[in-house]
Amino acid sequence: MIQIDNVTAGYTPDVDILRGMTLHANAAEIVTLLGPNGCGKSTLLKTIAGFLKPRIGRIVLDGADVGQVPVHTKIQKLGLGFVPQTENVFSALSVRENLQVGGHFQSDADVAQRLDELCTLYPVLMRKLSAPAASLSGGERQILALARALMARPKLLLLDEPSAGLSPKMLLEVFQAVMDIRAKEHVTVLMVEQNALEALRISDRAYVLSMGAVALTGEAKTLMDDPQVRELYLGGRAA
Ligand SMILES: Nc1ncnc2c1ncn2[C@@H]1O[C@H](COP(=O)(O)OP(=O)(O)OP(=O)(O)O)[C@@H](O)[C@H]1O
Repeated sequence: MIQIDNVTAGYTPDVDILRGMTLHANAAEIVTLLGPNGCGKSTLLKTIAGFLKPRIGRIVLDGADVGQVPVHTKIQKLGLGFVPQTENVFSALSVRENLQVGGHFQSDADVAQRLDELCTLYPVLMRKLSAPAASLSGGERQILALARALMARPKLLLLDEPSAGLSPKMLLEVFQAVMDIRAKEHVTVLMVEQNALEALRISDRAYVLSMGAVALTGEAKTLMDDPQVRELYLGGRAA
């Protein structure tokens, strides 16, 4: 569904942050990206989204090389949804208005229908439709950010640390929201997470990144039992 093929990219011409990154996600898979701070996880999502362009290598989405396609085209025409780590909702706007912004490229009738669908899937949004996003809890805000990206009916959803700053209970709610949309609409999810154990529990596969490339990959269940992964990312905890 999405194939990252030997991609090198960075923010300035002289520094490569991604250095020959190769990975993929199949249709309707949940794939988690783990790795130490600064290894390039967010940079990879930004490159897939189109904020950065690969200097070398290819990004292939549904068979087409989209490495040089700008982010707005990917969102509007190619089925990409991106939820950045911060500033992912408009605090001063209501929940309804945030969702309408997410449906910017759609007709009014489509927006109304999609809003209904997402409020049915995520009832917390229905209850707070008129409330300003600023009044939401951290977990509700993350679900709104997710739903805003889902307004455009993406096929591929990029999530940058959806559980950042959340309590364990809210984290489970947000991960449940991710599982629900995969089950209902077969969305492919590529997710960066620091909460490795919880992320691996809902993932099919995972990649451990190191210095801009893949250091380790496998089925999520297998990685949970990998001594190196347990030591580095699961605090020595057993799955
Ligand atoms: N806008 C930017 N301009 C220049 N360098 C950047 C920029 N954003 C990130 N970097 C650098 O790119 C490298 C990788 O950063 P990135 O945010 O991708 O790491 P990460 O693996 O997501 O880290 P974390 O787990 O801490 O969020 C870091 O050295 C960082 O300083």
